[in-house]
Amino acid sequence: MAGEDPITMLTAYDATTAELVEASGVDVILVGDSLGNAVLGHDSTLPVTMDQMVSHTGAVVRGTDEALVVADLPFLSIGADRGDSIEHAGRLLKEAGANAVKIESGPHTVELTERLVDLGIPVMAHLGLTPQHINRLGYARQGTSQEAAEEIRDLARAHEEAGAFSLVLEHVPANLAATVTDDLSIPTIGIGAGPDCDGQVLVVDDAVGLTESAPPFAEAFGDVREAYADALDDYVGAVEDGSFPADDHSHVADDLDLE
Ligand SMILES: Nc1nc(=O)c2c([nH]1)NC[C@@H]1CN(c3ccc(C(=O)N[C@@H](CCC(=O)O)C(=O)O)cc3)CN21
Ligand SMILES: CC(C)C(=O)C(=O)O
Ligand SMILES: [Mg+2]
Repeated sequence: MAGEDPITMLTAYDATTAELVEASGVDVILVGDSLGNAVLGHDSTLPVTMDQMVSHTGAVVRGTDEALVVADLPFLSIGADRGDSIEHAGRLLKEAGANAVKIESGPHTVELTERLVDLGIPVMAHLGLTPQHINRLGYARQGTSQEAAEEIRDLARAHEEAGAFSLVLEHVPANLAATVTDDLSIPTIGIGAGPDCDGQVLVVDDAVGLTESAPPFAEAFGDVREAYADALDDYVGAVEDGSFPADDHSHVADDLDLE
């Protein structure tokens, strides 16, 4: 967006991280279903449940004062049944306190997006690589053929029309993301989608250098994994060599008769 600061978005899954992310001035905090990989030890996002999303979203909301918190609707929480889809989206706002939901979008989510927006649930759409379709798409780049690129442009317009307030574009060519950004009046937020989106998002563990093996489009802006490992080594070393706990960490009650 020419002349305006890009929107910054990062994920968070717990209150402490959310507090740090908010303090950094990030505009939007996403409780991503990447929770499955980043926190819960799964190798895809598919096992993540509604209850887990509600629990972690609540933690993030409690860790923030006024950040805009968006929560992912996890695999199979939407689509199968209209009533259930609405109830699940509603839980993220009513029980967990999220401000909006994000939905991995496709032809099947246009009507649902419209319905949720009508009911008062703000929806962020998500096109390109949609990791809940890992069994169909893998984690490969999307929108690389003429036909696939046109489908993404059409779906982006359809979701704007349906009332989505923003659109995540994941792992698509930079020129396609730039075109979609031009096509739309709602802001696009890219991840692996080049520099011309209105904003950028990363998984926080990737951004701080905590993830062991991050996607090719991510950048580590620190080495938290090394700092973390060093601190743990120092703790173990200090207990083993007797330097921890020191007098400062201990207290003695002189009046006790311990004979
Ligand atoms: N830590 C983390 N960061 C993420 O960005 C992220 C997750 N977890 N979990 C959910 C999805 C998975 N993501 C990924 C993961 C791997 C690739 C990747 O390695 N892509 C390769 C080839 C993969 C293939 O063809 O199957 C590529 O070159 O595109 C891309 C996106 C993005 N999301
Ligand atoms: C990477 C973002 C867009 C996401 O959907 C997630 O973290 O789950
Ligand atoms: Mg997600």
